[in-house]
Amino acid sequence: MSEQTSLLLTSDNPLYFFEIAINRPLFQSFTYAFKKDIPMGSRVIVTVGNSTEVGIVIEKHLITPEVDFSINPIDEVIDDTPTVNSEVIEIAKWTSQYFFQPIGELLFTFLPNYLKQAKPLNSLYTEGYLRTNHPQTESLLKNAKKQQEAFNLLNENAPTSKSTLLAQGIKSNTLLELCKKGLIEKTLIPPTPSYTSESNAPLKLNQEQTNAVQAVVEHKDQFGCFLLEGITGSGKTEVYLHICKSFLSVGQQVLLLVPEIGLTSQLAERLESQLNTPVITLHSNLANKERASRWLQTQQSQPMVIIGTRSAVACPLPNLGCIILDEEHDSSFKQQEGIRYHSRSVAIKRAQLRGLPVVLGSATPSLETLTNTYQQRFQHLRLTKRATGARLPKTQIQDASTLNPDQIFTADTLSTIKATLASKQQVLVFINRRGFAPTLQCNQCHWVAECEQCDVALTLHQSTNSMDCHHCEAKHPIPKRCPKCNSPYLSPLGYGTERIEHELIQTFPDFPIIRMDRDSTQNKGSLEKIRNQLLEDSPCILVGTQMVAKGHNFPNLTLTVVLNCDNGLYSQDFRAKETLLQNLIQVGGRSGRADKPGQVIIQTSFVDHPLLKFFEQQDYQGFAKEELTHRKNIGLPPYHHQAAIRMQSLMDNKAFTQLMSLEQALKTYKTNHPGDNVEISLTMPAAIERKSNWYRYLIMLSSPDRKQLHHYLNVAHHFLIQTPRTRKLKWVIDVDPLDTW
Ligand SMILES: Nc1ncnc2c1ncn2[C@@H]1O[C@H](COP(=O)(O)OP(=O)(O)OP(=O)(O)O)[C@@H](O)[C@H]1O
Ligand SMILES: [Zn+2]
Repeated sequence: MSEQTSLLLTSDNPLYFFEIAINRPLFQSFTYAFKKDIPMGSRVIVTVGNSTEVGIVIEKHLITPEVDFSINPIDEVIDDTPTVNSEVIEIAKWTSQYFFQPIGELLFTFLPNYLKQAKPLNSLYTEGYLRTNHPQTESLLKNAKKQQEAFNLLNENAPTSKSTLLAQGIKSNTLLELCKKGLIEKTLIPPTPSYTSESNAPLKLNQEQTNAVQAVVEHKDQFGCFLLEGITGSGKTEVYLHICKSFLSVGQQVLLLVPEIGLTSQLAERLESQLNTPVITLHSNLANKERASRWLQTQQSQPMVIIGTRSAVACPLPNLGCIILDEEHDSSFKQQEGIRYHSRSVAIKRAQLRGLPVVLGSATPSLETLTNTYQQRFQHLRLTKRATGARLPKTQIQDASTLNPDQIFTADTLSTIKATLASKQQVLVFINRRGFAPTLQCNQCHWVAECEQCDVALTLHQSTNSMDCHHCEAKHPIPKRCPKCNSPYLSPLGYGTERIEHELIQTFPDFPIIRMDRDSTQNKGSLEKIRNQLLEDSPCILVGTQMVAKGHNFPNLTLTVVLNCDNGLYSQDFRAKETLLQNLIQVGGRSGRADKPGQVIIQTSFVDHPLLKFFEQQDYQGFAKEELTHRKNIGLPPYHHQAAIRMQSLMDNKAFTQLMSLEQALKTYKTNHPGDNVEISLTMPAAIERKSNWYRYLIMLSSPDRKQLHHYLNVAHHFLIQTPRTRKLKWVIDVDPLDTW
């Protein structure tokens, strides 16, 4: 901003001062001035350097400087009304501080893309008309039958949308005449939530469900965290529904967060059919304008339910009464790219700031949440039986160590699949790997196709006839010959969903084989199509990844087969076992949910692994106790808190040397503060060191004392902001990290 355009504050030139957050990776907001007051949360346009940016007013200053000084002005105020309310700003500030993320970028992460641009809110409004209460209305309408008709259709005190009027046969011309006479006027109507009234009879809750609903409802208008731990199929969703009903009935709003987009629409259908209230879904799979319009609806104060993924945690909702997080253990609640924050932590903080209950639901709660219940910070609510009276599936561990590399199923598994289909039931085959095969290898020299930009093997995809990198999304043609020894004998090694689908089509030609993974559900509506096909109840085999594991309720599915879970048994990642058992229980829980008994087969090369014993006995609590003791002994979360400082550089190891100096600085600081209980790791490469040609490293910090950990992060942050983030070097602090990259 040049000197000439700055505003000068003098005693006879009153100005208002604001802190503006902009969508840039900067840790501070910027002070600007304006000649009028602007409400908090308004979007404005400001000049930064040589460009203009959209900013949000996050603070007002009440200063009256004693001497004249100049300050940059706000160029323009975009809307008449604020975009975010002060609650959202407060949450963004807390999240920014707790997770060490730039305030502006963070606030903009919570906004739909459309509103990140300088497009006015009213570009999302619809045209409508409003009565003016003209004193001569009656006489002016005399002998004008059409105008009288149109006038009568308008709401008495609220605007009526033009489209509603046109749909009822009113002509634009008639409306124009009414405007000319001054009887009505044009207006813009903000997006308003709507619903079709429909009400199916609710299920009668069992005692455990009733107790759970009551505990939460009794906490109305008070902060409280609840863990709703209910085995798969125990009717948690029904509990959410009754909680919603109760809060809606007193005019409040409910925010229901789910880990995946795929779960939003079926949940919305289920709630819509029971509640006479708008149910709005919010996720990134909506067109920009539609998403923004739905988001704006959440500014209204009428009762409604919002079902959303991660970033919906901060949608406005002025009348929020309760927050529910379904599948609270799911790592999708943590954003692991770009701005890093955990929606669960934000939800709990929001509930605390606002004084309202928050419910975390899961069949397999995270060990963090379980510890909070053991320490009585959270109230533990349990559903111990399946709601339909069905029993949990029988489990069976199958030895896969003797299979040759090209064999997918054991003979026993195949015959169980066959028997299930013969009795007209459905089968689910779960594998956490999409594509045909994870590797293409040369039989002669053992060359393996690798990504040129990442340290990983390429996955063979038959449906697209390509070799894909699942990390940088690069696609390559399938080589005809080995590029190293020119041999034509190249073989796929291992298997993914496509290969299993292929095999099953050969083995069971008379039954539909349905694949559900990221590749097969790219098109709009494809997920619904698969779901409807399964709901028809005719025998078939569903082959799927993580996507099939949770939330689905297919009554005729009675057999789940789990392939290739062995990596999780012996992974370096200390959370791998927890995640694996959660997955096994979730995916196993898809079977036998209605009247027919279910079973689960796990094929593994490690039949005696203790984790599988916990699974066989469906003893998640037993696992949790043992695992927590282990973590306590060696100082891991949730007993010790962790943070990762990640740095990456393009093409070279600059990040490594830079992080080494930070490591040194932190260690020197610690030497000077011998009483501190913070551990600082060596600088180490990320699990995949090179990704898209970025070389990635990290330092882990850990401490039993969160305050001390944050203090060290402040020291590190101070060091880091001297290291400008450039096009060739990036860094980020990751509080409560879930992975080692
Ligand atoms: N009180 C009840 N009486 C009869 N049936 C019920 C009751 N509550 C839930 N159900 C039925 O039980 C089945 C499972 O319920 P729901 O999907 O809510 O379980 P869940 O705990 O959310 O499952 P999961 O965590 O495994 O996805 C559904 O078919 C549901 O209609
Ligand atoms: Zn790659």
